[in-house]
Amino acid sequence: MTEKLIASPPPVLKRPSRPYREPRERAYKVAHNLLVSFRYAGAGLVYAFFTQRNFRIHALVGTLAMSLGLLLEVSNVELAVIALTSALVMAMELINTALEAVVDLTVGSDFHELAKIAKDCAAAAVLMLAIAALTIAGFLLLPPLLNDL
Ligand SMILES: Nc1ncnc2c1ncn2[C@@H]1O[C@H](COP(=O)(O)OP(=O)(O)OP(=O)(O)O)[C@@H](O)[C@H]1O
Repeated sequence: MTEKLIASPPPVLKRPSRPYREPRERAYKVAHNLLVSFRYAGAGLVYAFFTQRNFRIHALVGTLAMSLGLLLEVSNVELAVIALTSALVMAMELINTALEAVVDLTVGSDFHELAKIAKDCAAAAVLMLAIAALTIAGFLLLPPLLNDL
């Protein structure tokens, strides 16, 4: 009876001293160094290139815009802007691909209104950036191109 009245000490919670250094327990695999991280990023690029038609189109359009810029001898800053906008479109397509994979992983082949919203919005984000990139490329490349004709 008396034993029951004695309050037991609160459990001591062990906190990791550097939680940001702890391995992510739920991950199947974690990249342990920079080289391995690059290898996984490369695998993502290869996957997107060979499976996503839109990614290939973005890569082709970006390459064409850069080549045209070099051919027309636009300034370095203008080339950098074209490179940046092209890379942004491709990066957004990669995020779109990642999101599609996560949605498919979650709902499988079932229809879900939220899955539709997620995929449609991610696709819209790519479209927005692609339109912006084309507009910027037009502003930078059309004047020297028309000048040369
Ligand atoms: N599980 C789902 N539930 C509801 N709607 C879906 C689902 N999966 C796909 N959809 C609809 O079908 C569309 C096409 O899906 P998909 O997975 O091919 O994406 P996508 O963005 O068109 O692909 P990509 O970028 O490769 O062209 C989505 O935008 C969404 O409207």
